[in-house]
Amino acid sequence: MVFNWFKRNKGKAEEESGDTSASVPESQVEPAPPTPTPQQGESAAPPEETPVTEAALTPAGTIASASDHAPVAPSSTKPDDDTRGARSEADAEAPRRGLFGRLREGLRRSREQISASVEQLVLGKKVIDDELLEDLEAILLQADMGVAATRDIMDRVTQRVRRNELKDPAALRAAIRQALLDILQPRAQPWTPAKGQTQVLMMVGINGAGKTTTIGKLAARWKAEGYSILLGAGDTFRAAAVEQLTGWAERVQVPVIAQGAGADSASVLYDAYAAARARGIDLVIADTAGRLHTQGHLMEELKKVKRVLAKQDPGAPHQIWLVLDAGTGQNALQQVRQFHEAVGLTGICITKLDGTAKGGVVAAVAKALPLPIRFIGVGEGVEDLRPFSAEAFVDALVAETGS
Ligand SMILES: Nc1nc2c(ncn2[C@@H]2O[C@H](COP(=O)(O)OP(=O)(O)OP(=O)(O)O)[C@@H](O)[C@H]2O)c(=O)[nH]1
Repeated sequence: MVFNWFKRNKGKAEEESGDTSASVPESQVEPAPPTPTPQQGESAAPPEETPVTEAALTPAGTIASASDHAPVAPSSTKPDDDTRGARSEADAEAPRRGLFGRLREGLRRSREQISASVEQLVLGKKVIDDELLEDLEAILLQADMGVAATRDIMDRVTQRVRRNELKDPAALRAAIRQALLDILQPRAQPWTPAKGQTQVLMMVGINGAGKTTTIGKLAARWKAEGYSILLGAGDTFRAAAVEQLTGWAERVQVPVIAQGAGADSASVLYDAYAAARARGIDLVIADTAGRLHTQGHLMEELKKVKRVLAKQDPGAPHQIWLVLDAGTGQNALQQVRQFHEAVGLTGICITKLDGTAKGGVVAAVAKALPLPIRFIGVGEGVEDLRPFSAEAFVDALVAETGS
């Protein structure tokens, strides 16, 4: 019967059920960020005491410093290597390849993992029997769909087999497609800024997940759609992170509020929000330092940023999105749960789907918690950050490999 694979591969099931010590994901990038000194974390001047001056908000495209702290990145500063996404040649190719083509290309490795295996599985088979279903289950788990999503898909497929709705193995692909769609559709909830309300979107996540890059891409998208945007350089641990964000601000031609590395993140973001409110800017996109979901003191710092922003408006930050690197596989589920518990997420962005065969993790995340999946990243170009569409995603993931 189905789910024998689970019994044989108990370790994997334990991994998802919360035992993170079970294995290390393929491309897990989780170096610990520098630990803040107590001074950095708590004893900086309270944000309220930091005056927000006109100088804090410079004309679009220049780099602002919100205080007397060492200013960073003059406007002539070239973006460092981390901003290579900002100047990716892939951008220029976007119109030629077409948006769906880019999504398909981005998901190529994951599609090959799933579709090629399913094709292989049904080749020459006449009936859908238990053995075939068990092999299908293994394919879904290997594509990093996780235990819950795999179980859900298998239940749906098995029921259809029992009802004689799937006459032959070739019909399996369509059945998987439909089951995946049923899981993902409720999570596809697009979000766009509201004009004239000065909202704050705070981005959180572990180191290197793609927060800063995603912020740059979102700023480009929403600026092009006519929203006024301000970036808040709240990742004050790494000087390079501030430069990376200011590089994006230059490119996208939006203002940025930044202080020197080591400044109090809450203070910088408080200033950014105050400046944006004073100017009637639609949206502040707030960068934060990468941190492991397991580092309690750094999670506390995120809560502090949230508290401090709420002093200006109890509704702020209005959105808190977790950025996940798809390559982290099932570890992403722990990140979702722990960041959500700490700060209350309102959305998820899944990046680097182009660099992994673990695209199935999107389904695993969708089953972990009922949180909206806002955007997915399938490459380094601005056009490669796409609002999450369940239909387009599933079509690109579960397709004939030759098509
Ligand atoms: N291929 C690919 N690369 C991406 C994607 N999104 C981000 N990246 C790259 O991932 C790397 C890390 O991204 P960052 O934006 O610096 O990550 P971060 O979360 O801000 O990192 P910290 O500041 O260390 O917390 C950069 O080289 C990005 O260009 C994506 O969707 N696809």
